[in-house]
Amino acid sequence: MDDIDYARYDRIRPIRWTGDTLELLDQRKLPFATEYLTCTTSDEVASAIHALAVRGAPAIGIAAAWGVVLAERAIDATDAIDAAAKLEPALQRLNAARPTAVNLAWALGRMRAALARAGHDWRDALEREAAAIDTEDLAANRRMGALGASLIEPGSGVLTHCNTGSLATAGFGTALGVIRAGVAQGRIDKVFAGETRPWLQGARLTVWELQQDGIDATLIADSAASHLMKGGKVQWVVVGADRICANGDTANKIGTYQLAIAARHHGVGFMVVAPSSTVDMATASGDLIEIEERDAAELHSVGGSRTVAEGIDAWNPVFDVTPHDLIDAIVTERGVIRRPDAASMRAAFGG
Ligand SMILES: CSC[C@H]1O[C@H](OP(=O)(O)O)[C@H](O)[C@@H]1O
Repeated sequence: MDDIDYARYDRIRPIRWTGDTLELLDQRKLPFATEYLTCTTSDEVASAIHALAVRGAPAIGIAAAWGVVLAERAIDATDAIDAAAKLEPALQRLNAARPTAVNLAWALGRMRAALARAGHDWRDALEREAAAIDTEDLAANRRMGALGASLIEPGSGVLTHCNTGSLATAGFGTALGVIRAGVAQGRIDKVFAGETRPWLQGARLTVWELQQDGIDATLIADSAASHLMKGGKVQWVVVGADRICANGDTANKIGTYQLAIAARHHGVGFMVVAPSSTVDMATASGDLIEIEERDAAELHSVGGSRTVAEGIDAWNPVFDVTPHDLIDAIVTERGVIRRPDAASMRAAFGG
């Protein structure tokens, strides 16, 4: 597919299945501490997803799938039908961990379907399905990296938002996979990353991930993005997604929408990169997506130090929706959709 040495990007593994437990790299501690949480129950996985110890749309789907395997280990059941009934409460608690990324519900749906197809080997069938979800995501990311990079002219500067790398997926990343491939192919000369307040996925995770690759990235304040684009240093904004609707409207980390507005104003390309597990053809448009709102306390402090006077209210939606008409390309492992709309999404994904 391309001449990229993928092994160099596989050092960061946020999700490790040991055969009996699930080890999650605690992303709340990065970049200054590399600590793994060891989950032995599905509820521990649900808590880790809710707390953003593991985060990133594909990664939370993968973690939830392994969480179902942990739940399977904890039950006795006479057959797959009995198991499905006994496991359902655990799957619903996993699904409730975060509302916006469709990958969570998608992965749990795959686990339910695997159980419905299974025979006497239903325990093995669940473990095989979780492993397949994991390995398919890595393959998808490598494919998307090549597809997205091919859209970027040599000598380009790119700006990315949040973290969409190995920490957010099974490896290599989505938008960050495009950036890795684009740098490797000499198409991208300059990478900028927004700090991505309030959780600082860009400042704490993305620039650290790229540093591990030996890729120089320049950190900018989120509020500097339009000024950067005005200066002509960026030809593409490349971002991930948490849910892509049937008309191409896309939910992603808060701040993405204003990047799309600024990109269109300044003639900068806007690329969304996400596996097909992020596409939700059952949701017609972005106004129907549930946007996760998190604790106001995440805005009152930075790095554990309070920065806001007591008694100040804060509104903390952690995703927003970019309308499809501000998106120049949606890249999935199935291909590139230019200027997405309901018709082109239907042609690519059916429904
Ligand atoms: C490939 S990760 C997709 C998506 O997930 C991130 O959100 P969070 O860090 O809150 O899990 C961000 O929106 C990424 O673009």
